[in-house]
Amino acid sequence: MLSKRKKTVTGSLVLQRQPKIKPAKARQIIRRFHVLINKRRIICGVLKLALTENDEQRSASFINKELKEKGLETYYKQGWNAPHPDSELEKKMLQSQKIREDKELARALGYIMCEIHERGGLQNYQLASTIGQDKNRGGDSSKTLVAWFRAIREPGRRYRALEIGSLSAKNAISTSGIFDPVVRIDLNSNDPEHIQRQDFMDMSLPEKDSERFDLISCSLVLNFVPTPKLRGEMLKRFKSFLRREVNSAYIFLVLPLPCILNSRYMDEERLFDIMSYLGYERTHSHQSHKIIYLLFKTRSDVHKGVPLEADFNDRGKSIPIEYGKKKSSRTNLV
Ligand SMILES: C[S@@+](CC[C@H](N)C(=O)[O-])C[C@H]1O[C@@H](n2cnc3c(N)ncnc32)[C@H](O)[C@@H]1O
Repeated sequence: MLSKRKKTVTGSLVLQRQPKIKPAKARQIIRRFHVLINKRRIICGVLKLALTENDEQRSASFINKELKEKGLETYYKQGWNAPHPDSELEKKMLQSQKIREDKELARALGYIMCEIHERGGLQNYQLASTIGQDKNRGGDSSKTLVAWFRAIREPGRRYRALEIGSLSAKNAISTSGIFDPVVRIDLNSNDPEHIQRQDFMDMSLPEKDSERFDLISCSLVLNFVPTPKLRGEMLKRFKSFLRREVNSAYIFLVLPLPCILNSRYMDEERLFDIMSYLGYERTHSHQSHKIIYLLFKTRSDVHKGVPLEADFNDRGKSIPIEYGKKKSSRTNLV
């Protein structure tokens, strides 16, 4: 385990100074975590186990319960209790798509879940993700946002911000003085005092404009969402959280460059088509070596104050917005 954690006498965690992880190690941890959750998704699909994609704790208890009901608990425990790394289980996990026997799948699943929950997989992943934000690594994508926002803000106005996938309460969004409040959420908060543990997809919809936001920051999060359908749902959901009784509300979207440069299913034009269909126009864009930064604002020709469903069903049918699906379906979106 990379992270050093101490407990108080009551058992609650005492946050220690964040351990340093070298960038190469951080990349390795992130890659490994993605392998674990991808293989888990495959195995759960075959075993028909309900996986709550965005809630690790719930996934773990569902898996436990359902494997018990299927009589596979013993095999799951064998995998869980196996030494790490275990060459046989490692191979099984990597080739899980070829395995047919439920018992073997349950063992590989136990091995994966133990690494995620018991052996620091999830915790180290969260720590490793913060490395990209380290100032020595030129990180903190929100610096770009703040530089853009300084030029477009109306003097004296207070902007409410929602930061999805927040890793730090000390990044530029939080310290610029432009945004107040900054509501920070993440699936697995590494700082519960300042960052709420909350899946954006389950967050209650605001009922009044005063509860909505002037800005949603979604930096390096969309690429984390596992399926095209869910990525589309996330983009679509932004609208319910953005203020309607102001001239413009904004979305700051940051993606790894390969998501639009090297993808068979997505390019810049298609992303803009989707955003335009959803009612946004791009105001700013910047590409660095590895990342694209985009700022969108709500289009003034899109009427405000209309319920989400009506916005998207105004052609008499619901049109799925699937970010990352085949480009040939582009005509559906414009
Ligand atoms: C790579 S980290 C990025 C973080 C940071 N915003 C940045 O720009 O460096 C992605 C984060 O998004 C979070 N995340 C992914 N899907 C989410 C969701 N549906 N709701 C809240 N957080 C989510 C993950 O837990 C993870 O911490």
